[in-house]
Amino acid sequence: MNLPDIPSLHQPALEAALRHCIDNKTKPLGALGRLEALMLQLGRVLGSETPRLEQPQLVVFAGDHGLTAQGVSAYPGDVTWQMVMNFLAGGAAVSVLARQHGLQLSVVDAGVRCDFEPQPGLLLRKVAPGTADASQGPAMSADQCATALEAGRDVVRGLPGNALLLGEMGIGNTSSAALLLSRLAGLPIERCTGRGTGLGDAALAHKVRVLSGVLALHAHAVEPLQALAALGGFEIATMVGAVLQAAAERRVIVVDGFICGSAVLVAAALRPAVLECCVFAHQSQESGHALMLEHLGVQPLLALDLRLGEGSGAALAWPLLESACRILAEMASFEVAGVSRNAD
Ligand SMILES: Cc1cc2ncn([C@H]3O[C@H](COP(=O)(O)O)[C@@H](O)[C@H]3O)c2cc1C
Ligand SMILES: O=C(O)c1cccnc1
Repeated sequence: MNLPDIPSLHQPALEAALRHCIDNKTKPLGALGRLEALMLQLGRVLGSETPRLEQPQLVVFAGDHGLTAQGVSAYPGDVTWQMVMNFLAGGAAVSVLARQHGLQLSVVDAGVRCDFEPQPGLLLRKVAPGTADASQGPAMSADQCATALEAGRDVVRGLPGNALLLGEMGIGNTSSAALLLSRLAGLPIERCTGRGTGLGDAALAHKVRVLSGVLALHAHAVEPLQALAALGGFEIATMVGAVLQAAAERRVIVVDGFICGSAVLVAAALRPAVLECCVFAHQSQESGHALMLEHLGVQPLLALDLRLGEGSGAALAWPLLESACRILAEMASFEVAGVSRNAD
């Protein structure tokens, strides 16, 4: 498989210059808290003391899941294609937020069970109309997985700008995300499994039983790409390719919730340095997400109890990234503003 090299962003001179610049702004030392870490990260990724975010792209990766036949979601699979139409018509939550924040929204059909007409904003990259039922066999073949990864890389190559915001749509995809977390982080499936679109207690217990069976069936799928192929889905695999390519090009990657996080989990297992480019937008209410973030050793920017996906959390966090860049570029230093420093 053709995976890009992703060198670490370690640049001691730039790091020191950024730290100096932040510490000399007219504020008590460290007073901008986690925004300061964000400034450092954006400077590092974009290779500048005054990083500028350009033409941000919010890409919603969509795909259907054969595992929905086992009753793991509260909603029918048709919602996937229906929501794709809603994104394109401008009526979904992420459509509204993308408009608000000036984010270019595209939708990638990575494997939706619907033959879409070509239309603006829709990138046709269907690997197949939905994955196979992972409780009966692998969700996809190794070839399909490779095709999806390459499609994700190609999508990013074709996008302008230097920031990629990840979103997803796929009824049943909290199951794939939970399975990937359990397998790649070595955590029990019951701790990784959440209510998704809103399962009740009995349905959640059923989901855990189904997912346990899936893991047992694919006990030997332990390498990241084997696990991805066995557990699905096409939108996640395509996102893995997109994350690898975006990191290789040193784009800032804004990661939405649990499902986008699962794609980063796989990408980071393949190329750990991708994490240096990733900003984790929020911690969702899906119960496995806190564990996923902990496993990755990262802190999310927001905690709004969202459980939507689509890239909605990434869009909501976007103004914080813009603020971080503006502060680096526009906030005065003690010298320039003639403000006295601390006493020692
Ligand atoms: C109307 C509607 C809009 C959505 N937008 C995102 N999701 C979210 O819910 C799905 C995952 O949950 P599960 O694994 O339980 O199916 C994904 O499609 C996700 O993006 C939605 C779900 C629904 C019903
Ligand atoms: O965290 C997420 O991405 C999420 C949670 C529930 C449903 N859909 C998405």
